[in-house]
Amino acid sequence: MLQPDWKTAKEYTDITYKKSHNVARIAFNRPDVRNAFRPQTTSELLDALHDAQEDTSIGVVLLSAEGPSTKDGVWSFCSGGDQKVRGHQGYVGEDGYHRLNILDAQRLIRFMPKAVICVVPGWAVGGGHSLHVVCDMTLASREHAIFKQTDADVTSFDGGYGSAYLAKMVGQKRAREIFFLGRNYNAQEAFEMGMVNAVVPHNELEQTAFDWAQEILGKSPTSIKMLKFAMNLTDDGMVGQQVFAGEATRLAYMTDEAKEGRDAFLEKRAPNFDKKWLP
Ligand SMILES: CC(C)(COP(=O)(O)OP(=O)(O)OC[C@H]1O[C@@H](n2cnc3c(N)ncnc32)[C@H](O)[C@@H]1OP(=O)(O)O)[C@@H](O)C(=O)NCCC(=O)NCCSC(=O)c1cc(O)c2ccccc2c1O
Repeated sequence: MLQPDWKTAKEYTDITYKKSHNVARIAFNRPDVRNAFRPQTTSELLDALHDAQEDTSIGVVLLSAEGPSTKDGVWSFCSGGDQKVRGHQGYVGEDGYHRLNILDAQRLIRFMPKAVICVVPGWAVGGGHSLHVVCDMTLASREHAIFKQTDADVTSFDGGYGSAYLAKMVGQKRAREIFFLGRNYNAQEAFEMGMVNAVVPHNELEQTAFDWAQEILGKSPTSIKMLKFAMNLTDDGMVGQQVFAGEATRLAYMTDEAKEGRDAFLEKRAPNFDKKWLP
């Protein structure tokens, strides 16, 4: 079994960001507040996600969390927006602006041409729950993972992937129960509902995520990307079509036909397309 040899890719305050063997690991690092995100956290998360997307050596991203809490030993993935910095229009950072830009992070995860695996070592709550929903796959700690939606307790509502996409995953009745009742679900219950891929012993969670990443890395990068975008397409409307079609355009650019079209323009002549109209 290949062991990760994590090397810090960039130093941050609210997250850790490491790479090993073509895998990027981004982890929330505020375990004493159940890894709640404040604008600083979200800004760092966006920066790391951008880097992972741009780095052509990276094929899989693990979204995980450090822990446990130094105060009480409790494990968390993420407890959503930091309520202590919530202003009247959003979460307030040091620049004084009110932001809801965790939604930007959701979109980066969703549209990234690489697999993103959510690694849930403990609480996944509110906006943290929504993050796990939008990831391509979720692995959960058998002993410590707890899934919970508190949006309706704090007058918040993730009206996109966190709820509507969740309903596609677990069914309408279950999704409404998750949001309307805000109960706790353990890893096994979440697995049975269809929102978790595997329930893993806590001390094997990170290695399992790394193993799954290595398995994915053995596959065709083009296939993984096109499959992800194909599965997104029907739920993402015109943007889904745009993302999928963008990659189809890239494949078309790689043909001799496309090179002839470009060259003919640059050489100011009519293109001489090889007229192969495939059946
Ligand atoms: C997560 C919990 C269920 C854990 O309960 P537990 O009893 O184990 O722990 P404590 O409650 O004692 O917490 C320990 C410690 O952490 C602090 N803390 C925990 N969560 C947060 C938080 N979200 N913000 C700030 N601080 C938090 C807590 O205060 C304690 O600190 P001490 O100093 O007292 O030791 C439970 O903690 C819990 O229910 N947490 C709140 C969960 C929540 O409501 N999250 C916000 C949901 S809304 C959201 O996340 C959200 C954000 C967005 O940006 C959106 C944008 C656009 C659309 C929707 C969005 C959205 O829904």
